[in-house]
Amino acid sequence: MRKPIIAGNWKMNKSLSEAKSFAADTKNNVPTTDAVDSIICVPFPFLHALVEDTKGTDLKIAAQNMHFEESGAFTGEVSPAVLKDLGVTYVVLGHSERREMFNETDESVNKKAKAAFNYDLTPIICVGETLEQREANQTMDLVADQVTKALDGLTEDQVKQSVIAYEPIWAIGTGKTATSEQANDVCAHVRKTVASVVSNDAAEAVRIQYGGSVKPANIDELLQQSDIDGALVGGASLEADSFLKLVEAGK
Ligand SMILES: O=C[C@H](O)COP(=O)(O)O
Repeated sequence: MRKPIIAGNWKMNKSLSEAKSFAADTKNNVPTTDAVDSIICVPFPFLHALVEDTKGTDLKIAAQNMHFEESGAFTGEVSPAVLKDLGVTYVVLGHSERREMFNETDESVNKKAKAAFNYDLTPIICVGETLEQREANQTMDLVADQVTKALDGLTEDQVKQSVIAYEPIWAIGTGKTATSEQANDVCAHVRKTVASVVSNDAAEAVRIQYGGSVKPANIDELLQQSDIDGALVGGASLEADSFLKLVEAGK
């Protein structure tokens, strides 16, 4: 049985005081980590304060990106070593916004996934197709290719610990959710891909999230699907009440 994992991705939103107030309102009200992993993925400048504010609670703090090198001349970047040192536990890799606007590639996502494990960070690896690709019936091939490239060279154990987020780009921030059946079909294909490139055991263990206009009103139906183990949520994770409803649904 895979443990549900609900992650709120704040993207480039909130001030530090808003972030701290969100953490204060939610950290003691999320389900225990025995039942659900409850995570917020926050901008880099908030990581230190929020890790400190949530210590000893079941609310975990994630970064939204990182570099794959440990240190060096990479102006403006943040290393996995720094994330580990800060007490961060998860990192989002290859979000479509980073692929589209910041030159993230399958190759850099793969390097980052390997680096994450070198620093005990759990990667949340994002994959998903554009509307044009869906309409051209390329979704399954594209997603399988993204998954295969992201996981290349990881050990079976590392793949078992990984989280893969399937986010159809056309459903992000648009209010258009994939139907739960459409979402599950692609998540099942992701799992089948993991079985074929790694192993059946890895496919059984890997957790697969759906992302794209998830909200309290539709999360139950999505989580009832056979291959959806959680959600990566943007807009509906920004308010404490809404985030708490989402993590409750994971129970
Ligand atoms: O990382 C989260 C996704 O991009 C989904 O965003 P959304 O829930 O605002 O559609």
